[in-house]
Amino acid sequence: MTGSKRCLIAGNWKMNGLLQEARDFIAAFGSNPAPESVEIALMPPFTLLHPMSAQLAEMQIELGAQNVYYEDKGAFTGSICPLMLRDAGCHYVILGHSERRSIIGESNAQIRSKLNASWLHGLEPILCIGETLEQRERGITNMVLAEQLAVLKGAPKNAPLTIAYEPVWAIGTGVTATKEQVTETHAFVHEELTRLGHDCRVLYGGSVNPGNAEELLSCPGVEGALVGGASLKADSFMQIVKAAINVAS
Ligand SMILES: O=C[C@H](O)COP(=O)(O)O
Repeated sequence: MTGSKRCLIAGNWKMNGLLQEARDFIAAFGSNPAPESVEIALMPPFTLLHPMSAQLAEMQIELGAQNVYYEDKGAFTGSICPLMLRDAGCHYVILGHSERRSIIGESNAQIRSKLNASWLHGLEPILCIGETLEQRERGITNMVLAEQLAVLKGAPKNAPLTIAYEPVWAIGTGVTATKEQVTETHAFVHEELTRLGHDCRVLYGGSVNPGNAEELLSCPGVEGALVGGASLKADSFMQIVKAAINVAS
């Protein structure tokens, strides 16, 4: 953890979670007092934002969404706008997740529009970047990350922003990047952000679990984690939060 930026442990539930599961999660997680040194956030599916909002706020857990559309309102069937996310109590929105880039075909231009719309309505984007295994093996990881970060060119310098570096080959695979890979890549991401005029938190994501969290969070330049699978169970998510508390102390 570098500087005075508070470590963030964010749970991305992806397309998982029914109402009863959300209730069970809150009941199990709620008995733990909110730590001072670590910020916690949850990104459930859209259908659970309103139902979870009040209780998460009481537990001092920030709420976030997994995507947003860039128009304010109108005939955009199936889309959710930034104001709707604010209305549901969201502080964060994940943008540019590799699953949206690869499955939905989301482009950097669309991601930039979503960044602008999020900032306009007071949301803090968590911008995801990451290389595929093929790109890493070809030695073009930094080039790919620089291209993805280029969506920040010309963006307001003081706009709230968190970056999540998620090597695509480590997402949901049980394979994590080595400490060396994480340290080296986070150093590059921080350098690139400085060049673009942004001093923001950089999270690591990709198969973070209770067994590897402390090691990953201890790497220089890692200021939190974006957790997928291991955030679905209150117990494993809390263990990751505890690992972050240990690293922060
Ligand atoms: O947004 C979260 C990441 O895609 C990581 O997912 P994972 O922890 O299941 O590998």
